[in-house]
Amino acid sequence: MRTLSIVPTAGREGADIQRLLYKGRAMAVFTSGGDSSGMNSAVRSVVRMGLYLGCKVYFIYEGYQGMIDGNEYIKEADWNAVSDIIQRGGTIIGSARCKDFTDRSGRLKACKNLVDRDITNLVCIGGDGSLTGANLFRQEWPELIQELVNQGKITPEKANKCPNIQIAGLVGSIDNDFCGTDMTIGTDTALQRIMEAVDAVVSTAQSHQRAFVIEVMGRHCGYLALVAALASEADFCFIPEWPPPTNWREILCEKLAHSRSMGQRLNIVIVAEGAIDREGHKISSDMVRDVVANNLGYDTRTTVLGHVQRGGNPSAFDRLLGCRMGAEATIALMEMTPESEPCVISIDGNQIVRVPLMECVFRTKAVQKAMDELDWELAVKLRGRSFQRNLDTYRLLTKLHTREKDNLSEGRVFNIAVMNVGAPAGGMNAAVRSFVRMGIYHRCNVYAIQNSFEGLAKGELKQMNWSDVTNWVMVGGSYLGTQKQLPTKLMAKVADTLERFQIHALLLVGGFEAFHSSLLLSRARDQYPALRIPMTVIPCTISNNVPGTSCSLGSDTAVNEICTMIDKIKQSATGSKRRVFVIETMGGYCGYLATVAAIATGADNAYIFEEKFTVNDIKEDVNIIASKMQKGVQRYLIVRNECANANYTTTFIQQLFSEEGKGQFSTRINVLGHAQQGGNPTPFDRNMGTKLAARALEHLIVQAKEYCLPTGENQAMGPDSATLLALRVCRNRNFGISEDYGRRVVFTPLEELALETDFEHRLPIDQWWMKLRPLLRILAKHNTTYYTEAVQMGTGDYSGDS
Ligand SMILES: Nc1ncnc2c1ncn2[C@@H]1O[C@H](COP(=O)(O)OP(=O)(O)OP(=O)(O)O)[C@@H](O)[C@H]1O
Ligand SMILES: O=P(O)(O)OC[C@H]1O[C@](O)(CO)[C@@H](O)[C@@H]1O
Ligand SMILES: [Mg+2]
Repeated sequence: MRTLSIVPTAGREGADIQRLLYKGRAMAVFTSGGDSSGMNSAVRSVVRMGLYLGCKVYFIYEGYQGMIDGNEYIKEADWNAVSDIIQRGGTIIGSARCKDFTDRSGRLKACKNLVDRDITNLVCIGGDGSLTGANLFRQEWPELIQELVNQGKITPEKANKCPNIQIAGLVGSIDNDFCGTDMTIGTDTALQRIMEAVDAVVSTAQSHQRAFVIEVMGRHCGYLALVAALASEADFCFIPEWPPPTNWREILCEKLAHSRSMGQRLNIVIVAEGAIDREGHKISSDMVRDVVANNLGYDTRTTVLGHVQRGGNPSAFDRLLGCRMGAEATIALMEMTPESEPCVISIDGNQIVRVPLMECVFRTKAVQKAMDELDWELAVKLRGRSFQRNLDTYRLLTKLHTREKDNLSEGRVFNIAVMNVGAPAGGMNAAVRSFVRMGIYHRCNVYAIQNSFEGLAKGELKQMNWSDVTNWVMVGGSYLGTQKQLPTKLMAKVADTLERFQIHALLLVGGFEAFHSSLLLSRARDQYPALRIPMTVIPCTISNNVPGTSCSLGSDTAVNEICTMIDKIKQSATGSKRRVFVIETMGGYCGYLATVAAIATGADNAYIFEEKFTVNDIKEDVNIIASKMQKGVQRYLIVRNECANANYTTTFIQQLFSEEGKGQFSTRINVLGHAQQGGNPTPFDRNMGTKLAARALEHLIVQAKEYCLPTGENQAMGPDSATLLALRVCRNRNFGISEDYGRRVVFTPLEELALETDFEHRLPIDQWWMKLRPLLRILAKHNTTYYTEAVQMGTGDYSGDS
């Protein structure tokens, strides 16, 4: 495999892109292949960024077929043509698989239709097939033009005007089978659909003590099946990249019977539609059902989820991904020269990057080749680190027995404890479950601390068994009980309990208070020897206001809850006409939820603490509202973070709008409240909780071996033994981007993070998502300057690490 090769483009990141910078150019956007949720968001973003830059933007309807048929299938788009589509599934411009485009004669017709409209820039939103077709089209373009001149179908002048075609691709596919991007548009939504269905099946399976075999899509890729299995505590999972051994029937039955013997009333088996055995023979869901029913005698049913997985409203992540990728695809096109290779706009961790299209296609094909050659190690490796990590975690969590050689505790028995601190958030239970099971796997005594520090001070610890945490992953809130209280006044009692139970390591899963309290614990080590144990924090709060992470556990669930509520408010606003809604979100002083939810719902503005706003900004909104209402859009949504400004409160804004908008529009308030903390966790939060806790457990055991002596003396005093574990974007500050660039799961010493924290407002000093603010304004038609996100990269192995 190639080594990491990242080529930063000088001056790209942070460079400003002025309005009307590319006035007069023509571009088109189309969707092709299987549709996926989030394509509409991408189309909207491409159109609006194109218009912002001064381009003429065309829709091409029905994929390549529309390009070939021309006429009414290629139509100019205006701003309002993409209004109110961001929350809708599918693609409003239609998608298709087109046989004609695979023939040169079809591509010649397509070329003529584009040249007639001076279109020399294309954004292709589709899967690997669509992007391969686009690349071929670009390579052939000069010959196609020459042929059209020779046939007298276009003039030489016209040919001179359109010597080349530029292509930028966005990968829209639920399968997540494309090498070169961590996620494709639509995958996260498909996972949400799958989890909704699996959660529903679990409740009926539980009632009847049944086994269910659930078949999920993904073509030849096992990503959806693997992640769904992790997020649903499935007993077994069949994926094409890592087929089971030839005696899979016995292994499967032993596993299911073991789960039942541990008190489980049901079994879930996830089968990828492309599942195969080690010889490459298909394993179907019906085959699996028959094996279970015939050998174990369980009442077993098969559920094939089918196209439900591709439908429905896009998740917040896919909407945001569509917005970010669409905007950057347009800019990438405008910046290309005739020599530029077509690129794909990808996401690497939190960063949007440009990667060479054909290298991605080449690597994607290499995975299939590895599978065809039954080289499973290579297939998994080529899928990337994130896939590998998912697979490793899944295999560990579902292992039947600990093999002595895998036991990290190396003959010792550590007492380890876990607690929740702060407000409840999605993923807390998943993290605790994973920690408990991994701890038991490594022969530890695992204690769950009830009710945060109050419980710890009182000695409310429960030793956990494997089955105590069954079915915890899919449930929101906190089973352990969670409070915001800091340990300051309880320190002596806390130390006393830790000593009494001889705790060797501690995991805190929670929000800013979890971070702050472990910092306080570590700083009290001089005074209390019982605190000289390794401790780690997993940031878990809907607010995403903990330093040291780009994305705290629970924030994805909250953003999705908020989007669902705003979608409904938006619908009401659209129906009421001339209505403005001011929607208040949680987040403390952190404007993450307000900003991200505003972008993902197509809201018009987001008022946040981090970006100061004055009464003039609010009045500017009044003017924009009035002008929008005159031009046909009859609603306006403003999202306001709860602590955005002490004086410009949500009520103040409503009153100001009511006065200034008299006779033009009416204004209403919606305070979303605690619903934002609730709901079933998203697959992302379930899995992140599971994986982070597994990693934390390994780390704590390694440190316990070093710092907790068999004599009973604990010696963890340094900053390396009080850390926060999280997803983080790593950057080299001097150069802007470096070899170690990308998303990483890292442990950062709390003392280091304390230097990056505004304790008064409970915020990290530097917040990556602030760079999304200009995009919010452009897509809502405010006057602003856009700062491009993308950096150019090679196609090394840069996939994420979680
Ligand atoms: N090698 C190729 N040459 C020309 N056109 C192609 C080629 N491969 C695919 N296409 C065009 O792209 C269309 C979509 O391709 P395909 O059916 O493989 O879906 P996809 O884009 O890979 O999306 P998904 O797999 O997510 O459904 C094809 O119907 C065809 O028109
Ligand atoms: O919608 P169709 O043409 O039946 O295709 C189904 C296939 O498309 C996908 O949904 C997306 O590629 C696959 O997961 C599935 O195998
Ligand atoms: Mg494909």
